[in-house]
Amino acid sequence: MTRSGSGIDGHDDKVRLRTWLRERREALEPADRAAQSRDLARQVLEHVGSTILPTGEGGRSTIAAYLGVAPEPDTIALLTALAPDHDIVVPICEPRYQLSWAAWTPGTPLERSVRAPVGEPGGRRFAFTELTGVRLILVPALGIDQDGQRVGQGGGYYDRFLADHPHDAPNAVPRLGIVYRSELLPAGRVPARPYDQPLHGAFTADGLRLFGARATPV
Ligand SMILES: Nc1nc2c(c(=O)[nH]1)N(C=O)[C@@H](CNc1ccc(C(=O)N[C@@H](CCC(=O)O)C(=O)O)cc1)CN2
Ligand SMILES: Nc1ncnc2c1ncn2[C@@H]1O[C@H](COP(=O)(O)OP(=O)(O)OP(=O)(O)O)[C@@H](O)[C@H]1O
Repeated sequence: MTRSGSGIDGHDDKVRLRTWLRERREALEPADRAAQSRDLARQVLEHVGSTILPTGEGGRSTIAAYLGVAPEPDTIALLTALAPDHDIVVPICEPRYQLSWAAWTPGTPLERSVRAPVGEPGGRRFAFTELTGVRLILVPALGIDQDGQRVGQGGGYYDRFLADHPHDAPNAVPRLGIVYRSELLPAGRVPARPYDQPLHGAFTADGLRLFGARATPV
């Protein structure tokens, strides 16, 4: 069956799109990935310092981030720059595609997750609801369309996590994706299911693009 949209919910289209995005990401020159990672870090730092988390507002904030693994954009320099002023937590893959969170500071020893090819701190794990002062969620993605719909690595970890924390809830924490320039896709490109929660925006090396109602400043 090759018909576009086959499967009950565009699943096959999403699988094809994921394969295509992975191939394109792997085809990016390492020097290009490094340069975009540097510019991405600068963009995130600029926005965190100004619109997202203005300094002096309500004490120390927590950022739910992630540790990029090549060929993902490298986030280590970014997290290192954020760490002095913010508490950083990163995801841990738990059974049934659930995420928990662990504190990260520069030099925190990492172990390879038993469930995914990513590094995780070995320390205490927290449910998201146990964290205090979370002001920003940085979300990994292979591609993000202008409706805010994302394609991830396929486990559904972030899908489930975001579905538990709806984007339009009062006080919803901004969830902003991080992608290479070519991975910001036209509206409608990512098949969405009813429970898929759109991102509020996406960072590329060129800046922050906000979607939908968040197209006005966060
Ligand atoms: N850096 C980072 N951390 C993250 C995510 C992510 O996308 N990036 N996740 C986002 O959800 C969760 C981990 N989920 C992941 C699931 C699959 C693969 C992956 O690359 N799978 C490949 C290869 C599997 C293997 O060989 O072990 C595959 O499925 O082909 C990566 C992350 C939590 N932590
Ligand atoms: N909210 C949810 N509740 C239950 N199952 C879900 C939910 N979200 C996604 N899934 C299931 O998880 C699997 C992977 O989903 P999908 O292909 O959208 O992953 P992804 O967004 O690319 O991955 P990730 O979120 O890990 O980066 C699919 O089988 C999907 O049906």
